[in-house]
Amino acid sequence: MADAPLLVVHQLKRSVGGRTLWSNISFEVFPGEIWFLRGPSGVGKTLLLRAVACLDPLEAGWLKLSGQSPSEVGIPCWRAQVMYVHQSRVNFKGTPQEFFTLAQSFAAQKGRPRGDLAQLVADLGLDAGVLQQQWSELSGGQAQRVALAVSLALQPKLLLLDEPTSACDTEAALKVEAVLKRCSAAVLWVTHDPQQPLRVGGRLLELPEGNASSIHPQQQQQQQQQPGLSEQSAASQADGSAHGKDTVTPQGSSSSSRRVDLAAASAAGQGESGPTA
Ligand SMILES: Nc1ncnc2c1ncn2[C@@H]1O[C@H](COP(=O)(O)OP(=O)(O)OP(=O)(O)O)[C@@H](O)[C@H]1O
Repeated sequence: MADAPLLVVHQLKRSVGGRTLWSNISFEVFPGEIWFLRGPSGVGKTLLLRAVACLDPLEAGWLKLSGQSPSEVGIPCWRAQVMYVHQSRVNFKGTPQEFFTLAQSFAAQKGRPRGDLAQLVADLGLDAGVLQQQWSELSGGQAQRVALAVSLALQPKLLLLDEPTSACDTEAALKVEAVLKRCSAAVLWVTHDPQQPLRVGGRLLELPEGNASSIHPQQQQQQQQQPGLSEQSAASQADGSAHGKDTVTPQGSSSSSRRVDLAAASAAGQGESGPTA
């Protein structure tokens, strides 16, 4: 039996200062999938992550996690399962270890599974000592990876990552990518690096400049009827060579097109390479 979607995003809308940033945003994320969220600076990627994390109220549309709305799940439990990792440094007076201990004490975290924080820190290329340093003393790249390690150790079902490698050097970024590739959570990942989706594999959600209501379900259906087209479009977008509504592939709800290995597709010089998970 095909998996049910983990997250359903239905016709979300967001305006700021009377200007609609995006509307009619609909897509589904299945367990374990990686989605890259791309678009020009200021288009509203962070605000979309915040909406999915239930950090901002929804202007229109609805969300469901494993078939339940935020009010059914309860906002603290939603946020325990749908974890947003900020672009900016964690604002916490204390060490990452203290932060992790505090987070585990929250009622919504009780009884939930835990990952091995020390191992995650090592896998991300950091010394174990960073867990005992003050957040404020960590470098930007260290702070970014430690925040990711803590979030992964809390084992959310969905990770919302806002440019998680923006402060990392190439070596550190590759380590982050490797860890995220094998994590069990689904990931919605904002990136400005056109090569990152090609290296990691996954699906693309492109927010075009202006009003992202140009994401039409009908176009997505047409793309899915032509094997390889949506994947090819995604690969060319990831390469920075195509833009615009014709190449948007946000609604990958059919199981056959769910997980696309963009790296393999690119290497093979063709669109479809089959599922990787
Ligand atoms: N709390 C807020 N109140 C009013 N406007 C906001 C608020 N937060 C963001 N904005 C505006 O909404 C727009 C989208 O912001 P957002 O941070 O989501 O963009 P982004 O696509 O993530 O950009 P970047 O790639 O530069 O991080 C911007 O014009 C920003 O100035």
